[in-house]
Amino acid sequence: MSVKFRKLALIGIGLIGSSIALAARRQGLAEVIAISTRKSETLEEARALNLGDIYTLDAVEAVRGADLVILCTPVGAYEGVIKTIAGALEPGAILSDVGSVKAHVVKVVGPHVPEGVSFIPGHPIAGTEHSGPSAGFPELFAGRWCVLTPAADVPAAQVDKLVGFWEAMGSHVECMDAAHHDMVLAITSHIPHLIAYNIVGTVADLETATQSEVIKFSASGFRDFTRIAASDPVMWRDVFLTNKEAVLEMLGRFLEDLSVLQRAVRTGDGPALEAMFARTRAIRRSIISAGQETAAADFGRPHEAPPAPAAPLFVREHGGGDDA
Ligand SMILES: NC(=O)c1ccc[n+]([C@@H]2O[C@H](COP(=O)([O-])OP(=O)(O)OC[C@H]3O[C@@H](n4cnc5c(N)ncnc54)[C@H](O)[C@@H]3O)[C@@H](O)[C@H]2O)c1
Ligand SMILES: O=C(O)C(=O)C[C@]1(C(=O)O)C=C[C@@H](O)C=C1
Repeated sequence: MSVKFRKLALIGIGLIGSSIALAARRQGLAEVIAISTRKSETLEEARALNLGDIYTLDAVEAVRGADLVILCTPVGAYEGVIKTIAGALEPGAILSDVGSVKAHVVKVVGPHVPEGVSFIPGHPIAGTEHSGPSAGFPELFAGRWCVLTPAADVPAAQVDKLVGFWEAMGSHVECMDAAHHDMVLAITSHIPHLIAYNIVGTVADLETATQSEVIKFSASGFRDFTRIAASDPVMWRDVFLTNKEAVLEMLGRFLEDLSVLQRAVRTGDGPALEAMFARTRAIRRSIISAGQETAAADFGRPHEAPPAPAAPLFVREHGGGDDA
């Protein structure tokens, strides 16, 4: 199905808003792209990057005449934004969002959506640890899932149109219930972020000598946590404030499982540890087969062989063996 909107309004123009602007323009999905944000510096950055056609600090001006409006701010800003723009939304328009939580969005935005406007919350499961307008790139959504959580009374043709929009940007789309979304994302995205923030925070609290050694030797498991823990603080504050129940439910299960591992380590239960690690390795492999990750080691770094060290790193006192 070919999709083209007359006017696409993006409220908030960080990583996700700018990626939508770039992908929608590349695929010719909107005649006009209007961009609105809160701060003039961000708006000027978006203008310098040529992300849209209309730039305004007035969200009402951005949404006037728009047949697709997408909220791309941190979730905590939604209530204020919808109260501001509700009166300017056009009958027949689709109102959507990209927030990482969904039940809260339905709760705070839903009641303000005027009659005749189709409210279809959305969440592209695609992102990076970077934020701001210059962080966006048009391929961000390619091959990634986008979840939509339309209410039952939204016209099917409007849902199909929004599905077509995301598919044209390269996403696979699945519709589900908002509460179910929040439970699934709590364990696949929110808890992993909480764990990363926690482990990096623990390192930051270590006494100085140990902390500097962790940084020095960080080309280890720790490094992969630091990428996630560098994610936007405001966005993630809002995720944990607005998906509290699902996060606490999944955190409870996580802590129970962690105690099982703690016990296995304490009692030296090798078979239990090995069985667990074999199961998780298989999960990683199934994510790679599903095309949601590559098998390349050291993600984000060159994969050529490292240069040979000028001198042997370890000098063995006694030769022999094949483990040098
Ligand atoms: N970063 C990710 O990996 C990711 C992935 C999927 C979905 N999301 C969701 O997308 C949304 C945006 O995230 P992002 O990564 O693009 O964040 P970002 O920080 O890069 O951008 C947010 C933008 O919103 C603007 N903004 C903040 N408050 C505003 C307000 N009251 N009015 C107008 N503009 C305002 C900011 O100035 C900024 O331009 C969030 O709701 C987040 O949950 C993020
Ligand atoms: O890869 C990353 O940097 C992300 O954290 C992206 C990620 C995720 O957890 O998968 C983060 C938040 C979202 O709402 C969707 C995607």
